[in-house]
Amino acid sequence: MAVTGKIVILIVFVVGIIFQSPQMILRPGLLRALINNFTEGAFNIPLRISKHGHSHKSFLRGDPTSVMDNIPPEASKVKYLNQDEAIQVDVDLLKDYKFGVDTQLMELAGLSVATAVAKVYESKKAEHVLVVAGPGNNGGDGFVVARHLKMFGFENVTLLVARKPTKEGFLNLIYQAEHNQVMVSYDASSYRDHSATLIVDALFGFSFKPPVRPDYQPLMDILVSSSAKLVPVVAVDIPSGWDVENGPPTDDSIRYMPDMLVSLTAPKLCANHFQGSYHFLGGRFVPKTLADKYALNLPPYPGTECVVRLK
Ligand SMILES: NC(=O)C1=CN([C@@H]2O[C@H](COP(=O)(O)OP(=O)(O)OC[C@H]3O[C@@H](n4cnc5c(N)ncnc54)[C@H](OP(=O)(O)O)[C@@H]3O)[C@@H](O)[C@H]2O)[C@@H](O)CC1
Ligand SMILES: [K+]
Repeated sequence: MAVTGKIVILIVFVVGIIFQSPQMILRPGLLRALINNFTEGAFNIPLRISKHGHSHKSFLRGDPTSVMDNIPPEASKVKYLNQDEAIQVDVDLLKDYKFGVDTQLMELAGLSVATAVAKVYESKKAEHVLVVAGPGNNGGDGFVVARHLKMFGFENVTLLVARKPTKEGFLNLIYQAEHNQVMVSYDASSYRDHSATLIVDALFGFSFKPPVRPDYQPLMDILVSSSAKLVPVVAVDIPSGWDVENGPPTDDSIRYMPDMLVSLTAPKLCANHFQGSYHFLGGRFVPKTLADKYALNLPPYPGTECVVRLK
């Protein structure tokens, strides 16, 4: 198979020269991939069609700049945090590393989630995306995700906010989303039968303690029913309703499996139960000394990317 692949590539290369297609031959990524494939014998299928119907046009496995097709070997060694560790890392980042500048961490976290979403669900840019945002910092990440999705070309983004925040930083994030043409709503009941084809779950993060309180059930319903209808749900840090350490609940009214999970800082133990398609790590802001303190074993982020794929 590897030999056949090399022969095919060689023919394409020669034909490219004959027909003088300098753009094709000289594309740096392509050229580098060709060289990699010849030198390392790591030929992979050039065009992968994902289950969402779009193609990942690279075949750069082994190319450190490709997030979609490159899962670094170190990904298997990353530490999964328990709830206390997750909270303590947060405290350290804010206190020892002075990340307390209002919403600075949220901005970086939300940007990384939006980046991963844009890579995987590029084909949904013209469709309706619904971001469900909760009352804590996980919700704050959601405010940022919604804005960056607009920036990345998603045309129809709605931000459904569980509870109007009082803190100025949070209000500013909502304001910024609105002023980037994100539709903002506080009425969960009007999204019971929504038309969104992609959901971002920014309802609860690592401070969630079960059971879900009744006033949040309509928001959980949106996640659970969407997932049941095979509308992909992207979980920010923790799939809402899940126990941070033990994973999915037994109660059907709050249990769902996201299609994609973006762990922030480091995966939490519940990520061991993730059975969706894509697991990313985001938030390239953890100082090395902090990573060492908690033995996080973070995998290298490719190139200048703010996300790395774990699964
Ligand atoms: N490195 C990091 O640390 C980073 C952290 N970041 C992000 O912060 C997230 C953690 O944020 P967080 O600590 O604010 O908690 P989070 O889970 O959003 O929610 C707490 C809220 O939920 C509520 N609530 C709780 N249980 C409930 C229940 N059963 N039913 C109903 N409500 C319930 C609770 O209400 P309360 O109990 O206080 O009344 C409170 O209002 C983390 O997952 C990540 O996304 C990134 O931004 C940057 C890097
Ligand atoms: K979440």
